[in-house]
Amino acid sequence: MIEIEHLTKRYDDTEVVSDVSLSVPKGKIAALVGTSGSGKTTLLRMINRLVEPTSGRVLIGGVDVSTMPPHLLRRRIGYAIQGHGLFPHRTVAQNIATVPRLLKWPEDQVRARVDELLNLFQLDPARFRDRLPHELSGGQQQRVGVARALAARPEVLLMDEPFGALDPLIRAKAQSDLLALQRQLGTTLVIVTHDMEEAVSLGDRIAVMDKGHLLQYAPPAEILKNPATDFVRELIGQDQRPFHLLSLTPVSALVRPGEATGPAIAPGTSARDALAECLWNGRDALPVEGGGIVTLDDLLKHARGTGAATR
Ligand SMILES: Nc1ncnc2c1ncn2[C@@H]1O[C@H](COP(=O)(O)OP(=O)(O)OP(=O)(O)O)[C@@H](O)[C@H]1O
Repeated sequence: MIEIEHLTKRYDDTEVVSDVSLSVPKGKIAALVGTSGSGKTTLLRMINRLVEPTSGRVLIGGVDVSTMPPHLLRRRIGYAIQGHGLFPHRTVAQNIATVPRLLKWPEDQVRARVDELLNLFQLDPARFRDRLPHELSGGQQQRVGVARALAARPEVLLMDEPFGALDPLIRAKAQSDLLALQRQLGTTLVIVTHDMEEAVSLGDRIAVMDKGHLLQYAPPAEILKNPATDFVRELIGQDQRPFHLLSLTPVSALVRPGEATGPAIAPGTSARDALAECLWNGRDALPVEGGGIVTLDDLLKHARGTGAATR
């Protein structure tokens, strides 16, 4: 669990983070969104003491991070940034092994962990282990950056626009891989993103920042349905609201008894994809694998925020 209490950062006369308090329960994901310069990165970097707060404090697992030596703290906290930040003269394997080696893991365990992570990120160890970062594509470098952050199985992972440079397809895949991994390991994750879609699909809660202030910190459905201020409403993008709401909900939450013709969809499909299928193929209802149907009517109601429960 991460508890941020009245955190403030001032540079000379300018307050770039102002009295921010929020907590992220163990195993949950907080997504930080806001305009450029709103203080997201500064807030993130105060968690692992890359930036020292002017006032306030951060607790991880109940321990005040200011009492922990920064280098030891950073071995416990994974950190992945846009543009990956890999060491250019070290191989992929050496990069990923950085923290496990600092923690003096036995060499055979380090090697096994590197291969495990490369496999997980769909980079064949035999082909990629000994390459230097410049011998990888941008997307591959970014995946290695995330693998490195995860190498020592940190309890907390901080990510600053980790998928910023990826194309939409690889990005969606990287996000779902990260989510699966995070759920499996129970990692507590704070991720800075400019992409509202990413915040909605990854965040258990979204923190909206503006000019150093935290304007709202709430589950995605709450932010979408009840934005706290006009700024939050604008940031979400009013026109995208129905689609974000649909993305949040699996078809399984909207299933009702009934019969429909045509190919069935999986219950885990998002309501957004189900609506796209209805619209594209002119269907009023879709059978759902395992029984029942989802109707166009229910999908439209849900898009207006009046349908069944959202995550
Ligand atoms: N070391 C520093 N000295 C002085 N000002 C700084 C320093 N680091 C950041 N700032 C200022 O603090 C403000 C917040 O910066 P920060 O990087 O946290 O914003 P951000 O929300 O992450 O922005 P972006 O989305 O563009 O990355 C900016 O106005 C920035 O210029």
